[in-house]
Amino acid sequence: MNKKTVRIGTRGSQLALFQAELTRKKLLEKFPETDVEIVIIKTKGDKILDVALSKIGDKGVFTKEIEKDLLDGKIDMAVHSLKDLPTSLPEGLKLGAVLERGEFRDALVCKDGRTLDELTGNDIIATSSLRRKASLLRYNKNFRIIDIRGNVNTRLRKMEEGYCDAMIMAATGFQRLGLEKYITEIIQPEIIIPATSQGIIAIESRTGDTVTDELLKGINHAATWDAAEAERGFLHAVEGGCQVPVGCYSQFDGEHLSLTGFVASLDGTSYLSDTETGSAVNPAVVGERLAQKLIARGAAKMIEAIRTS
Ligand SMILES: NCc1[nH]cc(CCC(=O)O)c1CC(=O)O
Repeated sequence: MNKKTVRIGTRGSQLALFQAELTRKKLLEKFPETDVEIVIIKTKGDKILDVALSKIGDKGVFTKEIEKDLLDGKIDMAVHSLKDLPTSLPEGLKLGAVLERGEFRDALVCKDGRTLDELTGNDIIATSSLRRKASLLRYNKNFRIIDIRGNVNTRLRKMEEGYCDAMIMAATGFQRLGLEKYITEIIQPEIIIPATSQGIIAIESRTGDTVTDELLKGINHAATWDAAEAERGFLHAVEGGCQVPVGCYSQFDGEHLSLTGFVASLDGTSYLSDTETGSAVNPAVVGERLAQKLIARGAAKMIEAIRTS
């Protein structure tokens, strides 16, 4: 009997490859009879390295080319960081599974080991994320914040060369690459609320591909799936992408789900945050209710003001 070959599409960055390898390992543990191949695909986000993501301006800069190959049947599934995956997927594709969530919070990486409360207006902090920028300015309006792009190693090199004094990154990115020794501090959500779905590895698949569905059912992590539903429900309802400072994180205590999210102006001077709790039976509804709460308090107007500025 021929072994079935499953092809996983991924970007070629070190982090993306780690995530694809982890998915491959999970598949092989559950389905030792399959052959799992990793196919590297270049995306627009990998080609344009000198522009902040918020300025490239379209959703899915890290996903579009991979999704095309998935739709064309060149690959069977695509592995992404869920936070890079827009809440509306192209016709014919769906979120097939998620792996167990890693660390969801952001981390401060400071070249001389200082923590966030030890940094001052004389320090340059690098991040290209509008969410991190607005949250940092809310914390200390004197911070000097500059854009940075490139993979984790490129960014570390830039910092060592004097481009900045510190930077904010997803903690999980450092941990997955074995670089946690560079993390100075895990930043609490009271200071920076993480990106929707941060720390979650997602596997996208074709609707109607029942063979792949069977495989993905075997590796999906149920509690992480609920968190993703709640957080993406929120993001979808506030219609925020990476052009708006927005974020949220969920916590479960058995049957209850608590979701905290925010929307802010670019300079962090307007900042709306709230928490919604509800039954974990329908997580997306809790996300939508949190969005409605913030919209009632003026979030939609805030987003509109950013879009038209
Ligand atoms: N926007 C880029 C991106 N997409 C996913 C991660 C980290 C991994 C994750 O959050 O799952 C990162 C880097 C970062 O934000 O520091």
